[in-house]
Amino acid sequence: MEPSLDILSKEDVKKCINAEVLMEKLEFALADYSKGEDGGTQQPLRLTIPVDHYKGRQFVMSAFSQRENALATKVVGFYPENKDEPTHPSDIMLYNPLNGSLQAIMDGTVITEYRTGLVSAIASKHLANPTSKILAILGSGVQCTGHFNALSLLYNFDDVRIWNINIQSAEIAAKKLGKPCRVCTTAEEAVKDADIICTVTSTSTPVLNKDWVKPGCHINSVGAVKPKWQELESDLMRSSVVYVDSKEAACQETGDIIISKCEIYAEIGEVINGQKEARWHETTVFKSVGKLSHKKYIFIKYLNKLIYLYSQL
Ligand SMILES: NC(=O)c1ccc[n+]([C@@H]2O[C@H](COP(=O)([O-])OP(=O)(O)OC[C@H]3O[C@@H](n4cnc5c(N)ncnc54)[C@H](O)[C@@H]3O)[C@@H](O)[C@H]2O)c1
Ligand SMILES: O=C(O)[C@@H]1CCCCN1
Repeated sequence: MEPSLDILSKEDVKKCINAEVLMEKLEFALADYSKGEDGGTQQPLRLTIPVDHYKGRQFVMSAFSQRENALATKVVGFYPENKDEPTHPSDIMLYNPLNGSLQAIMDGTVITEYRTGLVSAIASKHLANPTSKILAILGSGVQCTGHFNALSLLYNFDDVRIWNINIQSAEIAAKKLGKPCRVCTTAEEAVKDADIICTVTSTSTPVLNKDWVKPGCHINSVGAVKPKWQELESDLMRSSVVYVDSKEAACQETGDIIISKCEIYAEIGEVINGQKEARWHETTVFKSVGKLSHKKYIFIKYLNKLIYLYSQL
């Protein structure tokens, strides 16, 4: 008999996700990644296909984990000018590692939203002041909600500010958060005295300057996903303690690292493993590029278990 193929829509995936469980799994995944070969993962640098003719690009990310016994590929687009379609359309294929056959195809957009915010939350747990009370989010798309929800699992913020280049979009995002927050007219106003700043924009030029940032603040920067793009001013990168998810990917894929020529102090996984210090009393930047497919297959493995459970009901 042919093995069956599970197909999961966005709604199906949403039903499967438990953010707290996933945060724990992601922390292990980051730690394993930074152990190199001892972490038991195979994860080549992702493939980037420029589709410049349509102002887009596509990334193909594959990984295998012996420990998780999972083999998967995520395909994600970056089409910042999409209006009626997601700007980051994504699908994930899960394979049987024993024989390579396809087991499931699922929506990847929900996973991308959760995974990115949760990884920034993990970085903040290690690198931000534990008593952080003021959160600023620059950018008001999918990752604005993703980051607010993920960070709210760890912090009880009493002041949340949002800024976006398009103020109407920031106002819409603010209403969705389900908690009072202030929409600011400038990025400088939004980040004043903030303890944690998340930059989640599609900008190609810096939106955050060194002089606006409170010393000791922690910044999660997830945009600038092209080698010539920057989200943070070079001076800010060079004067902060910089952490990344993957040194290999960060040095090839984001202008925030390449153009500023800043020093990378550590991968966040090295902090989790106790190999490098969490210098949270200094100004820290976590630069995320998100190529870590292995993080995604942790989700996928988890989802797969649920697919199995659901198929039994
Ligand atoms: N590091 C990762 O793992 C990871 C994962 C997913 C997305 N991303 C990146 O994070 C960023 C946000 O993703 P998203 O899914 O929220 O995208 P989105 O399209 O939903 O939102 C992008 C936001 O950026 C704003 N924006 C566009 N141009 C701007 C400019 N010049 N200045 C300031 N703001 C501007 C838009 O108005 C919008 O609010 C993108 O750059 C995306 O590629 C990174
Ligand atoms: O890892 C991801 O899902 C994202 C997609 C967009 C570009 C940056 N990385």
